[in-house]
Amino acid sequence: MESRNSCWEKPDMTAGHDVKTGAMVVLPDAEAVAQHMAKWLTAQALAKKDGPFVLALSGGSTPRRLYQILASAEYRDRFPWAKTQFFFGDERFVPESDAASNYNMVETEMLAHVKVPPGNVHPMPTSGDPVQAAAQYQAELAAVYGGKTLEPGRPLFDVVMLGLGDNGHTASLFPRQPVLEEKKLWVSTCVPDDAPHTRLTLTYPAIHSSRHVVFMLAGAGKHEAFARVRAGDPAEPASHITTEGELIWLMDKAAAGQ
Ligand SMILES: O=C1O[C@H](COP(=O)(O)O)[C@@H](O)[C@H](O)[C@H]1O
Repeated sequence: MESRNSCWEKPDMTAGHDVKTGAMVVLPDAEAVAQHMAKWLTAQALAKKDGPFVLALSGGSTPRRLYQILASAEYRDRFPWAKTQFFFGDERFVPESDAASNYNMVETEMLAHVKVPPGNVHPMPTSGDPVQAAAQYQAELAAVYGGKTLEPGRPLFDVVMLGLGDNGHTASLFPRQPVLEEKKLWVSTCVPDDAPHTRLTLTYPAIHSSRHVVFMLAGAGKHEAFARVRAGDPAEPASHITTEGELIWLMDKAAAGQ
């Protein structure tokens, strides 16, 4: 993030589990979180010199305001849209026109309003067989990565954006699901037992292959799940997120429990 000033503190991530110690940024409210992320993301994208800026977007309600800000007059002409490859961290297996579609939300709030080359936008396929769709998306990622095997030191993503569901899921890595054991595939299916829709999701190894992972949290509704992850609860999928780069928790005071 911008600087390690007073809004930064080292998180108290309990040792002995798989959460890599990251940076924790606590801001007054959800608007400040979205504004901070817009500024930081734009700076990261502009700073990328060698090759495309590869971004995995999150869905759900939390990043909606961020996408509106990036499409606003302040950022529309500053963000390097043509240099950025937009992937999705997860998707509900519904048509793109469905209100539950993460792509639909991002398209409506941001992509429809900016000059992004159509070939730079990579929605997860959501028709036919979900397993084949996951394989198809992995091939699309591999084409941009320039290889079918993830190499340590050569991250797939510049930034992976993540949210945190009230039940502890992140991307579409839901508690108790087989996808949590996936060690090879980059993209897999997940059929949650406590949420609607079959999902496609990036797996732990794909998320790990990143320069930055940023969790964005806002609202008191996130606090219990965050507290469990912070305490290292191994049942929380977000507790096992790692990156070969920098892990950042960006949240408002309510989510932090302050
Ligand atoms: O189902 C999903 O939920 C998470 C969290 O969403 P939020 O609405 O609680 O912010 C989101 O990160 C993910 O992309 C989405 O598919």
